[in-house]
Amino acid sequence: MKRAMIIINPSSGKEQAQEYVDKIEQLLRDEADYDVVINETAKELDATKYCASACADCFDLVISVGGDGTLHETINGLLDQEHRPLLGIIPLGTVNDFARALQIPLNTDEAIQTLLSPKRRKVDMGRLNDQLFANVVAAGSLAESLSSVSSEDKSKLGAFAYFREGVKELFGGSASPLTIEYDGQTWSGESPLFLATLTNSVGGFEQIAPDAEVDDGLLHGFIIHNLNLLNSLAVGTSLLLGQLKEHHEVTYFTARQIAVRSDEPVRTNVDGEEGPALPIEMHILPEYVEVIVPEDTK
Ligand SMILES: Nc1ncnc2c1ncn2[C@@H]1O[C@H](COP(=O)(O)OP(=O)(O)OP(=O)(O)O)[C@@H](O)[C@H]1O
Repeated sequence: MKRAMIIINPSSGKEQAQEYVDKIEQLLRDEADYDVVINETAKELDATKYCASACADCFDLVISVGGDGTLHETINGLLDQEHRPLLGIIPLGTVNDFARALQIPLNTDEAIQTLLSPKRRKVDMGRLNDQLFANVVAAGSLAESLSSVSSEDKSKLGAFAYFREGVKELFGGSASPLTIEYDGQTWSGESPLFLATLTNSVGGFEQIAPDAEVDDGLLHGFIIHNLNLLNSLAVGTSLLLGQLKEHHEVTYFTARQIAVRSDEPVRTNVDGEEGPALPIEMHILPEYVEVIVPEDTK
């Protein structure tokens, strides 16, 4: 019999996670013939531990039920594993960038039905130092402010909370000296924010990197230059309209490998959670994880 592990963060989103687990279990048992194990997370890194155990025990399917934080921790259980189970995603967070990028419905009941889809997509992961990321790495003072958005604010305001924090920081105008090396090229200068994204959706805005495909084998880099107030507004608009890479205060590139360092202490944000301080190195792991996607996606 096939075996599935549900990894659920009971505190995710609007705290409705538990009520969906019975539905998922029933669906997988009755309509897909799975033996189902349920693991609730209680603290940081539990999802990584559970997913790693599913790999070691050769489970067929792992389902992450929670926000981007839970998904990030779940995929990290796949790192360096010989057997990597199929991944199912039930987005219960406020932003859900990875689900957006894969066109997994944000409506929970619809997302649950998607688990029966026969369609799979092999998607890229990024490796940053000793961890995986599914979506985005941000470095710079703006990245630090994104990490400081409270859970309360996220639940109340969703993606807008991130944007508000970001704009607040840009208006403050603080920038850090960054050196960014990508596939043999180097950029050096002052920047409030560097983004390396795998997917089109960042912070709930699906148009930040419209060219980024989950399986294009590339990291998409955006270096935001020093900004004054007017530029900030223009970048904000570009960000909403999907023209960020064309903005004259933005350097855009694609690469397989990126290293970022600074002479000053600069923190990062990885998949929406606080990440390591610079220096960092990242590279792409093409088609690293196979994910269940809706049948009607391309
Ligand atoms: N039982 C728990 N109670 C509180 N926090 C938990 C629990 N289990 C896991 N966590 C932590 O909660 C963090 C945030 O989870 P997650 O991102 O899934 O939810 P969210 O904050 O509602 O979603 P989003 O990040 O999209 O707003 C995870 O990084 C994880 O370490």
